[in-house]
Amino acid sequence: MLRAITARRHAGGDVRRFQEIVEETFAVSGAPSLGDFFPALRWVDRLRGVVAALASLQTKRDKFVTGLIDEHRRMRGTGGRDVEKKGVIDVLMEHQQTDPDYYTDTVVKGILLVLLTAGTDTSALTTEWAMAQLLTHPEAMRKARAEIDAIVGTGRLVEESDITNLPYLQCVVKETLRLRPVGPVIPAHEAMEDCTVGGFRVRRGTMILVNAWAIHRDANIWDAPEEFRPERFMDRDTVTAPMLPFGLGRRRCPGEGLAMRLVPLTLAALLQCFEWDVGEGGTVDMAEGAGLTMPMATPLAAACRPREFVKSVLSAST
Ligand code: HEM
Repeated sequence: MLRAITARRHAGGDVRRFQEIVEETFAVSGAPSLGDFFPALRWVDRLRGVVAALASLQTKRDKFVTGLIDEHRRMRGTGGRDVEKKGVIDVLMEHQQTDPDYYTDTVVKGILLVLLTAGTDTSALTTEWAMAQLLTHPEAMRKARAEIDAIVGTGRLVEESDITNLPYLQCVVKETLRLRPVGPVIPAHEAMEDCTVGGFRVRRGTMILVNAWAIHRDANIWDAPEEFRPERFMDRDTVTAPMLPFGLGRRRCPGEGLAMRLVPLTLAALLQCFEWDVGEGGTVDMAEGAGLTMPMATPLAAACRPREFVKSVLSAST
């Protein structure tokens, strides 16, 4: 994501700082806040340090994106940029020149922060869950790799343009999103008017929380809902059941298209290049952890070994 935003590679300090900020964002903003449910108790949140933690986090986030914008301006000023390669920041800065009243630095920083926060942890956790599902379902792992080997081969590395030709791999990602939606409860929405949902009267202004996790495992809708069966998505016409790992409606995730390229591509590269096994313990703990996004309770640990062809492909490309 950082590279998509700035159109350059980042290493070391930048990446570590950014990772820390994302982790802190989910820890702090995922912490229960009494004031959200009982506004009269907002003072309790202040006493518990929730408000101070959010303020300190915001200072760090602001400093980080201000640094990205300053660096961008500095490199542009010194001609140190490849003008052919555009990142999100370039596009936003162009907008700033044509419409400076709207695209102020504050708006640009807000857009960058929401992309960085909403786009990274979600995609990384989905990839981790997909690997865990494959490690615990070796037949599915074998099929996904066989598909990559048949379509891409071993003479080059898998590319983004290959993803549309890898239907089974896409089904693996969809089935992972069904069983392990990293936003198990869709962020709160508010009813704009009085309405009736499933026989329940919902008053205007009511906070609505949708449990996507439960809908994805509803035995009235899904055949064998607890089983990991990527094949269920192979025949698109038969899948009429509701899936909402990206939410629904006007506030649906705007990054879905990007995520559905990023996650399968990362997964494809991991499968194409390495042999995997679960390592010494021999088991994968599939328990779900708590948080604003749903992590594995025990982070995935697996052993990998490069496949024979990888060395020659990498040395040919350098
Ligand atoms: C597997 C990866 C992802 C999953 C599962 C996911 C899931 C979600 C969900 C459930 C929502 C809430 C939708 C709602 O309120 O109805 C959301 C919102 C959002 N997502 Fe994603 N997302 C993913 C990747 C991304 C990426 C890659 C980006 C951007 C680069 C992104 C940007 C956003 C933004 C900006 C929002 C807020 C939209 C709004 O409130 O209007 N997401 N996402």
